[in-house]
Amino acid sequence: MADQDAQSQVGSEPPALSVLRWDELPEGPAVVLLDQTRLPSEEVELVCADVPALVRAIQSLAVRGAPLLGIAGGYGVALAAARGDDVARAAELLGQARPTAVNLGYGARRVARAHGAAVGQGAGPGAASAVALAEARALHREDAEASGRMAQYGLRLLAELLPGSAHRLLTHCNTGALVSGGEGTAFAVALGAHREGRLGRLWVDETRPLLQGARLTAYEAARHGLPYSLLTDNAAGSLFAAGEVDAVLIGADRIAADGSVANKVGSYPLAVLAKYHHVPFVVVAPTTTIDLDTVDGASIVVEQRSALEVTEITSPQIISAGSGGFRPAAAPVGAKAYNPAFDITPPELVTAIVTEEGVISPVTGVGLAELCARSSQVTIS
Ligand SMILES: CSC[C@H]1O[C@H](OP(=O)(O)O)[C@H](O)[C@@H]1O
Repeated sequence: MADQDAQSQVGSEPPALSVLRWDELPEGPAVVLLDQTRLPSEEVELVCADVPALVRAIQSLAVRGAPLLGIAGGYGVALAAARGDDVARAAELLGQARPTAVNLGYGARRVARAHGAAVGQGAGPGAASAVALAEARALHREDAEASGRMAQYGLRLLAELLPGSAHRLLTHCNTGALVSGGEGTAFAVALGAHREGRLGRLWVDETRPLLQGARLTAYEAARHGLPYSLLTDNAAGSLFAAGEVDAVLIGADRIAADGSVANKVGSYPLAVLAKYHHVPFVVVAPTTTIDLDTVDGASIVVEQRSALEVTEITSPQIISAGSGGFRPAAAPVGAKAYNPAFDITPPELVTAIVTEEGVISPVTGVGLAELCARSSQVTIS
C-alpha cells in the first residue's frame, strides 16, 4: 500500500497556522484569512475589509469549517461595527452565507448582541465597536480552549473503546486547525493520539468534490508528521472489510436536539459501514455546534452547492495547471449534478459525541441539553 508515511516526528511541532486574525491595516480594520482554496500548494492570505468580502470568502470556502465559521461570523460583525456599517444587517448577511453550520449564525448573533447591549447602555460608536471586537476575541479564545478539552475527552474515550495503542483512525473532510481557534475537533484527537504514541495510522478520506481531506487534512497531517494514508472516498468500504479501521472520527456542522448529526457529505455512509463492521463512530464537536432549537435531522437545512464542483476538476493545483483558470471537465459540459455539501447521520448510528463539556454515549437528546447547560456558550439562539 502506497503510504504517505511521513516521518513520525513526535516532539517536533510545526509553527501554529495563522488561520484567521483581526488586523488594523493602514487602510482600516480587516479580517485576514489563510485562503483555504489555495492550499496545499500555496499559503496565501486573503484580506476581507468589509462584510461582503467576508461573505464571499465564506461561500467560496476560503474560510470554512463550523467552529471557524462561528469565529469568522463574530469578527465579521465586529468589522461592520468598526466601519460604522449596519451591524444587524451584517449579522443577517453573515448568518445567511451558508445554511448548515449553526456556528456561523451563532457567532454573528452573539457579537451583534454584545454590540447592541453596549449601545443600549449608552456606549458611543467607538466604545460599542470595541465591545464587539472584545466579544469576537472571546469567542475565538473559547473555541481554542474547547479544542484542547475535546482532544482530552476524545483521547480518554479512545482508551476506553479501543484495545492496544496503535489506533487506526479514519477521518472525513477536514477538522484540524483550519476549522478552529485551536487544533480542531476530530483531527485534534488524532493529533493527541500521535503525540502520545497511540496513532498507528490516520486514514484520510479525500472528500470529493472539494477535496478537504486530500488538500487540507493531508496538509495538516504532513505538517505534524502523522502516519497518514489518503484514500478515495469509495475505498473506505474495503478498508472496513479488511479490518483496517479501529474507529471513525468526524466533525459536525450542526447537531440537532435528537442527536442527529449534519456533517460533510459521505459521513452517513461511513456511519452505516461502521455499524455493520462494529466499529465506533465518534463525532467530535464543540457545544456551539449543538442546536437544541432544531428538533431532528429532518429539520436541518442541507446546503446544496453548484453542479460545477462535481462536473469540473476543482482542486486549485489542477486548475493552476490549466491555462487561465481553465477548469478541466470531469463530465460532459452542462451535465446536471446532485451536490449536497452535507448529509445527516441519525443518532442510532453515532457511538458517541465528544464535546468540550464531556462525552455522550449513547447519544440522547437529554444528554445534549445537559452538556449545553454545562457550557458557558449555552445561548445558541
Ligand atoms: C468540525 S467543522 C468541520 C466540518 O466542516 C466541513 O464542512 P465545510 O468544509 O463545507 O465547511 C465538514 O463538514 C467538516 O466536518
